[in-house]
Amino acid sequence: MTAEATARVGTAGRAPFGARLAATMESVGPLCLGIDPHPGLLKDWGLDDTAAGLEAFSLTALEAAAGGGSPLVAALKPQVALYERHGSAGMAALERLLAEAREAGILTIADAKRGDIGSTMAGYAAAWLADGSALAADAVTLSPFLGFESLRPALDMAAETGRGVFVLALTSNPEGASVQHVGHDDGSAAPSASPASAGSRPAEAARGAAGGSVAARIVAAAAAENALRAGGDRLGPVGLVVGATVADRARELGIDLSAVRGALLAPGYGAQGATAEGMRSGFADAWPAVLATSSRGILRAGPTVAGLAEALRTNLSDLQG
Ligand SMILES: O=C(O)c1cc(=O)[nH]c(=O)n1[C@@H]1O[C@H](COP(=O)(O)O)[C@@H](O)[C@H]1O
Repeated sequence: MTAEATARVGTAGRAPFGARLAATMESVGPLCLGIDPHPGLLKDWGLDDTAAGLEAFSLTALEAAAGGGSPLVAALKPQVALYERHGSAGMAALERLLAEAREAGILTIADAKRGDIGSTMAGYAAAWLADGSALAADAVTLSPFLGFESLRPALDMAAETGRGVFVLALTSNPEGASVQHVGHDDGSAAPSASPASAGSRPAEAARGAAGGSVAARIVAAAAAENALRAGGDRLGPVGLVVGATVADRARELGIDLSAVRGALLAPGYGAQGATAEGMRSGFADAWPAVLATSSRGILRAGPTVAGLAEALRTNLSDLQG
């Protein structure tokens, strides 16, 4: 962590999320384990699809990721939807996982994909990013499709509490393009990301040469936010979700992801077919900011901690190869 980042430790005793994540990715590597307690996986692990089953599943995955004190992942990403299925008891299992991960010193990204009008967004920000909330993670995934600026309460809360956000930009699913590519090549120019960054490299690079796709506008807005918030850190608090399966699409849309100054959470590695080699060539110059995340591809190696740890090591060396 840079000396400046350490100096900016807030009242919560936490350095900025980008600095914490960059330091962890440097020491551990670019792997995130998604904790997705699907009914089928629970069954394969010999667990019931109940809140107790979810908790056992989550804590086993955490134990493997913690590597007996030498973590095998830079972060854990629990999939909130799969806990929500069990109502308050399921959410209590998620709270337990978040608390135990905090105790083990492992970063957490709550994959909640929240997005709403600004005044309601403040509620989501308080739930996932405020000090003292039982659901507070180190970062949360957000959906910007009500307008990037509707995310403002979460952007501000994250910066205030040393936490982070990952904003969906180019998602790994094939349907994502029907919305995220709109505006590409239509001849219209994307707006400047913010008055403060108008004409700056991040805004221009993210806007790209070929016009303003929805994805390019989201990337530009994130870059502008990081330009204001990152200080001297390599990574600011606003990360983006860019599917590992679509890593090369950014370039096709004229987007320079290396100018974002935020981490790039890349789902799709493993079960959705993306490979480390494909990601390295697809992300190109932006590769050092990529946090590859895999859920089923690793979780299928359970239920033993040893089996999971072996799969984590294999994935890590694949990504570092
Ligand atoms: O935000 C995400 O993590 C996400 C975005 C995206 O574009 N695609 C995507 O698959 N995800 C999530 O990443 C995880 C992928 O799981 P696996 O395909 O099992 O590795 C799931 O929890 C998805 O909800």
